[in-house]
Amino acid sequence: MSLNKVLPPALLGILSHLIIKRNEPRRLTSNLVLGCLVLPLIVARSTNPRDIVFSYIVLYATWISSVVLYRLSPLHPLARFPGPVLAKVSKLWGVWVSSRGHQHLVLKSLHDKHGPIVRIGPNELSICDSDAVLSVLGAEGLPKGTYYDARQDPTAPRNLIVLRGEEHAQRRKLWNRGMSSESLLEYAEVISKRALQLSEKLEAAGGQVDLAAWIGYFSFDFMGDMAFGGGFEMLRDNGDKEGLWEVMDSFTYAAALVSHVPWGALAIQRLSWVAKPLLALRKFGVDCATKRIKQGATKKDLWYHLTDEAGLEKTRPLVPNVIAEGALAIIAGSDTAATALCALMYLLLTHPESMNRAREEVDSVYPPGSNALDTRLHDQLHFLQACTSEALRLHPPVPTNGPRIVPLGSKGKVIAGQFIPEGTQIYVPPYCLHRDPRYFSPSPDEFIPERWFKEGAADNLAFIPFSYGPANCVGRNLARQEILMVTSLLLQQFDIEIAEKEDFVPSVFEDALHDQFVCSRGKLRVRLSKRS
Ligand code: HEM
Repeated sequence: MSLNKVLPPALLGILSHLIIKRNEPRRLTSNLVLGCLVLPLIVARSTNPRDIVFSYIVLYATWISSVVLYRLSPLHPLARFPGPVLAKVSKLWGVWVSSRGHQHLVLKSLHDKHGPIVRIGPNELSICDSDAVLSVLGAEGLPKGTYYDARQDPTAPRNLIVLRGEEHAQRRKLWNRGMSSESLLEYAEVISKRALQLSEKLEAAGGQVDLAAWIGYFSFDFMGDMAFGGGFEMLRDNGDKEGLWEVMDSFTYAAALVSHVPWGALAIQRLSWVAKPLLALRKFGVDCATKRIKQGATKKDLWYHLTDEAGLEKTRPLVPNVIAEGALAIIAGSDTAATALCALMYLLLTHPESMNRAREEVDSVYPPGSNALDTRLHDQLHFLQACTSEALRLHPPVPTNGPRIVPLGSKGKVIAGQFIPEGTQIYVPPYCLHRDPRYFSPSPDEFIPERWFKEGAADNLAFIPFSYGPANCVGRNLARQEILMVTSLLLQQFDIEIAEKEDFVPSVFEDALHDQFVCSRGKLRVRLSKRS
């Protein structure tokens, strides 16, 4: 092949890279990508199919080589940060790691090896340093990264988790109202009803049960009640008869992969295994909302606040927006709380001394026959509160969280003592911070609830199971209330131990915690007997 056949597509390949540089396209339909599909045809200057194919091969080979060499070269603005070569080259590394469900463990081992700042994408860093909590997540921090765009259902209105700036602040006002201490009192009634149903069901199931599954049914039913005034009946049906759990799981798994490659999101969202759960989730939201609207306001649930039924805003929120928020509540509030509850039960069951102490405390605060769901006594559950924090520390239900971005045009920002150039996405992973000996000593990997009694422990900036700053978890107080209520009731009502102790391998429970942004769980088989 002559030079004049190689040179035009090769130059075009390099030019395409120079134009994109660090600005990855957000959509496959971007003009540039379309151009690259058509231009090789033009620069081939031939109608011979072989020449045309050759032109395509040369263009893409030079383009890809140019991208790879640049990303690995000292010229790249993140060149000085260590990290796996494949991660520096392509975001497909992130997709691969997420597909295995162990992103949090991979990041932890990278931080153990390389220190507090690791390059985990061509333009991405993971920063395990409490300084980043303030400067990335805090009030003066950074906006959410492009990762979040791919989590958005393209045909539905945007919900709180993907909104930014003023729009986020406005929507958050409604959520804050729905999570005020006055509202939490109302929700305690709803939690009580479902927690008692859980206890009855566990008693009826008797003997050995998969506690993780039952806790899952409880938390989905409760969030359905909260968001739409009812919807799920998994406890009643002894399982997920409508397959909604599977829908939710497929959705979170697909979203966890797609979020790494927003440019592929639109195409991937059209794949049937991604589109089906999205459609099913949307249909579920619309059905529940329609029912809730017909039913009217019977109680002040989350829907009441999100639709501003009290009429406190100048303009009422639109119903489609509220449906999107309701679906978010189910996704953000059910799996997270279920994982936290399961992790707490698992840690108590595998640490008999702590279990005994927690039970003694519950017995003294809620003696037999008294109401273990009375939230006014939560202040007295010092040890159980410490166990809850310790469970959230060791197994944060959102172990990696989504990245923030140093905005383009901002000229960069100093974070954890390092200059980070604009356009860089930054993760501040809770799982890594929570197990860092600089912040949790001694024995950061051990379950030691007593560490929370040390002076200042509650103010530890490195403890971020609910994230931090203006986009932190709006449901954190509700989650803690839910965890304390359910655990108090279970400990008051049942003797619980691990089933088939001799075959029990603790790592199986921990390995089954898959990081799909929110953690999915495996089984937790226990033997239950009603306390006399
Ligand atoms: C133990 C249970 C929970 C944990 C560990 C947890 C954790 C988190 C985390 C880490 C975030 C930040 C996500 C991000 O930065 O992208 C978040 C956001 C959020 N959580 Fe939770 N969450 C829990 C329970 C709940 C509950 C019960 C609700 C109630 C509906 C809820 C609703 C939300 C919402 C709406 C957001 C978005 C907040 C915003 O962007 O302003 N969460 N949660």
